[in-house]
Amino acid sequence: MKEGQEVIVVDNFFTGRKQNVEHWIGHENFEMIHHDIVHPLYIEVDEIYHLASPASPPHYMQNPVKTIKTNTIGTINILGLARRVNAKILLASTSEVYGDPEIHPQPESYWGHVNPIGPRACYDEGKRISETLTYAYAQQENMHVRVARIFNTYGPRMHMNDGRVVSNFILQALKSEVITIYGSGEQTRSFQYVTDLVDGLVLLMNSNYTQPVNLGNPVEHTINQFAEIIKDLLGGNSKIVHLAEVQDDPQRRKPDISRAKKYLNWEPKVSLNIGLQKTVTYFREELRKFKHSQRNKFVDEH
Ligand SMILES: O=C(O)[C@H]1O[C@H](OP(=O)(O)OP(=O)(O)OC[C@H]2O[C@@H](n3ccc(=O)[nH]c3=O)[C@H](O)[C@@H]2O)[C@H](O)[C@@H](O)[C@@H]1O
Repeated sequence: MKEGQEVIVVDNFFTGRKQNVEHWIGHENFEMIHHDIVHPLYIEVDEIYHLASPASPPHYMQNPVKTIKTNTIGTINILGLARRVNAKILLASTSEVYGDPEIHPQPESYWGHVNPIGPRACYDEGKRISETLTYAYAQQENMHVRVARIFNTYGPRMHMNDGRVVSNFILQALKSEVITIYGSGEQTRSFQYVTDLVDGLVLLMNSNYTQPVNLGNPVEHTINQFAEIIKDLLGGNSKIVHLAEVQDDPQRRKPDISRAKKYLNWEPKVSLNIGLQKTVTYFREELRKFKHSQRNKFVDEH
C-alpha cells in the first residue's frame, strides 16, 4: 500500500446494496473508509480487501442462505466493482475450502474434502465458489487478484458472542463456567494471532503472487490440549465437559506455509502464549464493561 492510495475493506455480510462501508480491521495500515460503493464511478480505488462473510460456524450456519448470497452475489458485485475501477482485489478465503482434510498438513495444491450438502457447506462451498469467481474474472477480465486461505485466527476485538473456540474457552474460564469441548476433543487446530494475519494480507496484496496462499500458524494442538492451556493460563476452577460433536467438524487442521515463506517472506511471529495473554486482557476488560453496564441498567430500572 502506498501513501495516498484508496483502499476499500469490506467486512461482514455484504451483498453490494447501497450502504456506507465503514470498517477497519485493527491495523495501522488501514484507514477508516467512507464510500458509497454503489457509485464507484466517482471514486478512485487502488485496492479492495474483500473480507465479507460471517466466519464463525454458529454465525454462518444461523442464516446459511445469507452466507451463500454474501459469498456468491456479494463476491460477484465486488469483483464487478474492482473491474470497473481497475483495482487490485484480495479475497479472504479460508482453510475450510479443504473441508475435513485427508492430507496433513494442508498445502494449497490440495483440492479438499467438502460435504456439499452438510451444515458447513454454505461457508465452505461459498468460499470455494468465491475463489472460482475470482480466478474466472482474473482470466476473462485480465484482473489483478490475490487469494488468502486464512486458518483459525484470534485476538482482541473478537465479539463476546463470537462462538468460536478461543473466545468461548477464555470467557468460560474468566467466568468460572464449564469449558465446553465438542466431541472427543482429539480434533486439532492451529491458531494464528490477528496481527500476523494482517501482516500476511498486506504482504500478499503487495506481492506479485496470484495463486492462493495459506496464512496460518502451523503450531498444532488438540482441542483437549487447548482447553488445558487456557486453564493453566487463567487458573480458576472451571471444569471441562464434553458435549455432542459438531457434524462434519474437520478432524485435523494445520497449514503448510511454505508458499507464504517463499513468495511473501512471511511467517507468524506471535506465539500462542503471548497472543492469548493479549486476548485475555481484552476479554477481561470487555467483561468488566459488560458487568458495569448491567449494574447501571439495574439501577436505572429500580
Ligand atoms: O479459521 C478457519 O480456518 C476456519 O475455521 C473455523 O472453524 P472451526 O475451526 O471449526 O472454528 P471453531 O468454531 O473455533 O472450532 C474449533 C474447534 O473447537 C471446537 N469447539 C468450538 C467451540 C467450543 O466451545 N468448543 C469446542 O470444542 C470445534 O468443534 C472445533 O473442533 C471458522 O469457520 C472460520 O473462522 C474459519 O474460516
